[in-house]
Amino acid sequence: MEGKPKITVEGLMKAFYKKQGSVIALENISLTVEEGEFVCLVGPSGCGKTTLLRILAGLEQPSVGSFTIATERDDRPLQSMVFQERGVIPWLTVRENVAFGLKMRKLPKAFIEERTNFYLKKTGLERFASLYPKELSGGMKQRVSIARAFANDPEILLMDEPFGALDEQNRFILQEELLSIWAETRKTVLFITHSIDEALLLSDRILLMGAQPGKIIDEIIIDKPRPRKIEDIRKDPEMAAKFIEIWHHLQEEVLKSRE
Ligand SMILES: Nc1ncnc2c1ncn2[C@@H]1O[C@H](COP(=O)(O)OP(=O)(O)OP(=O)(O)O)[C@@H](O)[C@H]1O
Repeated sequence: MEGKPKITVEGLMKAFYKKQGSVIALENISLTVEEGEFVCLVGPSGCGKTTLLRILAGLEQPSVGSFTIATERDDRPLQSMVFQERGVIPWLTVRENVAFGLKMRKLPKAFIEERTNFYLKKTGLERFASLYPKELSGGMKQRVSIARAFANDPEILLMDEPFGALDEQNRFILQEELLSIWAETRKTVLFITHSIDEALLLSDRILLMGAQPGKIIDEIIIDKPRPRKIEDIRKDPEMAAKFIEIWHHLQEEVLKSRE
């Protein structure tokens, strides 16, 4: 590794205790994400991806182990999270949603307006700024979540299948939009996806997780130059080979988890 470590996870284990017994969701996870790196987590359903993200977001406590997020500035939030759904506040307009985090931090009005306008424009939401979430399509709602997350200017971004509920065309469009915003900000991103294509398009590095209890069992470096387009990924023989490699891994892990 060459860059500065931004997220460092050491020996993380997470157990959930239920009436029927305990579930080990994560087992001895250690990883580093470098400053400005885009890392995707790919693994079979139930392998603990969301649990790992929730721990990094401070929403869940690890049972064993620790993590650090290197901070650059004290006035920044540590992390912003983007979910598949429920990411927007229904009673706020698009503009108010994007400005929400900045307002909570009581930043100067002019600054909030400038940042909000900037990200409304970047995500193509300017025309819809005064609408409420119920008036938006699924793709537009996800744009609002992404605009809000970037406007917050957090140390790191945690994304949990943000495009999981979208149709394929919308997915491709939003993936490329996300890459374009990311290229300008170079935020450190940890992104969960079930889509191998999505991971190949977005990542600098893909971490493959094994079936329950979740652990990281391999990493795949994607050193294709940026900016990337889905067409480039689809027609590149090297990417096709990586697709198959990841697919075989997932197949194996899903079979294991069913045994
Ligand atoms: N709050 C909780 N209480 C009890 N068990 C939980 C809790 N959250 C997660 N688990 C269990 O931990 C394991 C990992 O769940 P998690 O949601 O992190 O997996 P995942 O890889 O994100 O799954 P998916 O890809 O299906 O979203 C599962 O067995 C799940 O049932």
